[in-house]
Amino acid sequence: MRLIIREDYEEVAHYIANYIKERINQFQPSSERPFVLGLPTGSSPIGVYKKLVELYKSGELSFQNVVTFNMDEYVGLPRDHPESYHSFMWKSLFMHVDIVPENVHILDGNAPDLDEECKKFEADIARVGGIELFLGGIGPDGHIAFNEPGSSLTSRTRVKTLAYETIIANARFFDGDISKVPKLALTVGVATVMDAREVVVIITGAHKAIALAKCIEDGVNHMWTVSAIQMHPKGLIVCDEDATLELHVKTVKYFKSIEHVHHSLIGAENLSLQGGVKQLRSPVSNDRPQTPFE
Ligand SMILES: N[C@@H]1[C@@H](O)[C@H](O)[C@@H](COP(=O)(O)O)O[C@@H]1O
Repeated sequence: MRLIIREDYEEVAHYIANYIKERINQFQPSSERPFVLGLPTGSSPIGVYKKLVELYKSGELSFQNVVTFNMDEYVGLPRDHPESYHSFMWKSLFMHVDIVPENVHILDGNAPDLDEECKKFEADIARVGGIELFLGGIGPDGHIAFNEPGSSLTSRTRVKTLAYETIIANARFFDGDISKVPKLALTVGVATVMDAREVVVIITGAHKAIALAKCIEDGVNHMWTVSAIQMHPKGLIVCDEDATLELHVKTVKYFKSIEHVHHSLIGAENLSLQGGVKQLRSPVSNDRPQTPFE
């Protein structure tokens, strides 16, 4: 697993947006072989989406052959409610880029049979060959998607009761009124996320510092479901300085030094601005492209 530390939220967003752009462009998606991208909601990815829109507008990125799957959706909230994840995704990203609407997959929290809806979602992911890159955010309690503490690390897409802490955290989107926050959601499981060929998690802010420490310094634990990333062959966490507040100084220095050594090995010309990633050839083997810090 790699940890990339950037100064603040803006720089984190910049890094991740460039990273996604590079991944999509390297993949050279086509209609027969689209790039399959998993996406989150919440305040964490807003900066990333803003920059992805800029990259689209400057002609550096197209979503024409990108298929998306969103992590979760509230149950019972009308699709056109301003706080539904459908509304959020269209407002924040989809309506500003050239994505084909049929390529967007967001769970329907008003489906007549919610279990069936979850099964269909998993089947849809399998049908397109799995997710290439799953971008995620976390809650202050370390949940990924709506996989609240205690969720099975082998969980798949399902109906989930929200933790009280999550309801409180999300009340800010519902006039601060806890009673207005839906109490159920449909969510991909931890295993659904970890099945992706690459997992990238955004963690910013001091309020997520404990979760980051639990996620990377302690063991894999269902009480901090994002810690499952430790078992992923290609996991990347991008955080800001504030989120490192609970990490050991040694941990922070360790991950920063890896990035530093890597930069010195490959030379600045191989890195795009702010640590964006280009495919690199391994000095020892030419058989596959390599990315920094793998
Ligand atoms: N289901 C979402 C998560 O996917 C998201 O990561 C989390 C954090 O939100 P924020 O990024 O606003 O802190 O909120 C909700 O619980």
